[in-house]
Amino acid sequence: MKPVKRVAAIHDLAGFGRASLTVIIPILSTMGVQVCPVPTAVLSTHTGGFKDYSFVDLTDSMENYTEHWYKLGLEFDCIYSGFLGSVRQIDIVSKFIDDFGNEDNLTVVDPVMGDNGKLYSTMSNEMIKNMKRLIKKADIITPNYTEAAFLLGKEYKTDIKESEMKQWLTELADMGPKKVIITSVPDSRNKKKTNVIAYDKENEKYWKVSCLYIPAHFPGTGDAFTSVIVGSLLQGDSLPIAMDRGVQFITACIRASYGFGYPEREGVLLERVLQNLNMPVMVSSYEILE
Ligand SMILES: Nc1ncnc2c1ncn2[C@@H]1O[C@H](COP(=O)(O)OP(=O)(O)O)[C@@H](O)[C@H]1O
Ligand SMILES: Cc1ncc(COP(=O)(O)O)c(C=O)c1O
Repeated sequence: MKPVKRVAAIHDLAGFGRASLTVIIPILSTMGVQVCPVPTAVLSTHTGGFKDYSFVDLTDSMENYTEHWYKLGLEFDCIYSGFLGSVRQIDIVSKFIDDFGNEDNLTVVDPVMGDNGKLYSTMSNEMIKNMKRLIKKADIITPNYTEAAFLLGKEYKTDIKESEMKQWLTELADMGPKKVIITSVPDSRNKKKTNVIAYDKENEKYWKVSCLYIPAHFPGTGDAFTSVIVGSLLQGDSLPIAMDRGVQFITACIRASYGFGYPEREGVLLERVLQNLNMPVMVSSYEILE
């Protein structure tokens, strides 16, 4: 038995604003998981709400960096990738999965590409095409609703039936991953709610966790959510319990910040709620999608 599980986290480092690695490392460390970052870029801040940030692309250093790990014979319980800035970075992650992925570890790809029906400015059709190639190699993917629509080439609409969402989940799983989790799915019956839905191909089960939508957009919540999913699954939780923990934790993070009127671009007040991750799950609210 290993004393702690180990994750290779392939993400950018943004110095200010609580996103990507500055969120992923504290969450997974608090959950008792060792994080080994593969930095894809270094920014002075994240890009959501700050102007004139500095940006250093680290693509050129990623191959030597990961080759050293390969020579050291390092092993990981999970490979977890997020925002990728170019087709070449997608290729590097793909090779990393070939080199370090195996039957026993978990590969989680968060196909960060857009939000609210739109692609981020750095994304293109070429990137979508290559992201589709990358998700083939993943065990689990965690697109938001916008990213799921782009991966499937479907229309983004705010009114979508549950039966249609199940179809989306199945089609995404047909593209390769064993488990598909879609975040920020609008609730057609209750506009005040937001849903996370998932499909577990091996058990042929569909799950849903709902929560109240808090009218604020804090960057970094997607990274925080997927980190809790990764930590929870590595601790041995089931998929719906991991989803429950992710949703409950993000809600606590947003409520902690929202109550202070905290500036959204600075991210959620993670430091005030991190310890929640060590509390047992008292109430679980997941539902089975029939
Ligand atoms: N304003 C919000 N109110 C309630 N829950 C939220 C809010 N923002 C994010 N979440 C929770 O965090 C999850 C992941 O956030 P999301 O915004 O979908 O990530 P991404 O950054 O990948 O788009 C959502 O499915 C939801 O459960
Ligand atoms: C460079 C960078 N990485 C990560 C993130 C976090 O993205 P998310 O809100 O999807 O967690 C952002 C958000 O603005 C970003 O600019």
